[in-house]
Amino acid sequence: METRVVDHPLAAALLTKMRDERSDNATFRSALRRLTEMLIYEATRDASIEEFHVTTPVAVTKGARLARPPLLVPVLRAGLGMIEPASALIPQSHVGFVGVARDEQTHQPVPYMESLPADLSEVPVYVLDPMLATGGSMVHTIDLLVARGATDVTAVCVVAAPEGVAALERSGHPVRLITATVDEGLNERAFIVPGLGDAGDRQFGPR
Ligand SMILES: O=P(O)(O)OC[C@H]1O[C@H](OP(=O)(O)OP(=O)(O)O)[C@H](O)[C@@H]1O
Ligand SMILES: O=c1cc[nH]c(=O)[nH]1
Ligand SMILES: [Mg+2]
Repeated sequence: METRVVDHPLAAALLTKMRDERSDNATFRSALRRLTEMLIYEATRDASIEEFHVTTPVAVTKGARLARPPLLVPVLRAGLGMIEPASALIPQSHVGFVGVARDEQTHQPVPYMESLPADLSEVPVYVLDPMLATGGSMVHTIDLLVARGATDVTAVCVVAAPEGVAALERSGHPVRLITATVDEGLNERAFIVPGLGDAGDRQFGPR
């Protein structure tokens, strides 16, 4: 599985803002929005394009657009904060939704919602979730996508744990990972260390 870490000074500064426990909800959401733009920029670097003619005020020249409009899939709740910047960068994208909440005792994903197109066989899919911890929530989401025929899936995360990267690899699914960092690992509560805490709570408050 390909894992690409977006290693850029501006991304590192935004990640630091998100990690800082003093950042309030609004500051956290704002940094996530801007960092998501960078992650999506990298995630779409190899996307196929189609060329067409465009007329400038001076001449006709070659233009380009994405050959296949993608589906963006935020994993609720925390992925919601990544939707607006991702869809602003890819205005022709569609959006599907998956809701999963981790059980705090077992750390297993508990699905509560899905709203996805039936056929994803020709569709590049970008799954948006800031946190890849045990990987359970992401693997569940990709299970749903693969069951609908998806073969081109990119997980777009802010912080990944090595355990989550290994879980994605073990899943055998056709997925690649774009992340701003791969952190040290998980603690006894399956939180990422050093991480940034609970990405859902830090955007929206406790549930
Ligand atoms: O890799 P995992 O061990 O499955 O953990 C990662 C999941 O945990 C967080 O969601 P959470 O369950 O806290 O729900 P929330 O977004 O509603 O806060 C996060 O946004 C991921 O979806
Ligand atoms: O560190 C973690 C782990 C799971 N979910 C989060 O939001 N943060
Ligand atoms: Mg949470």
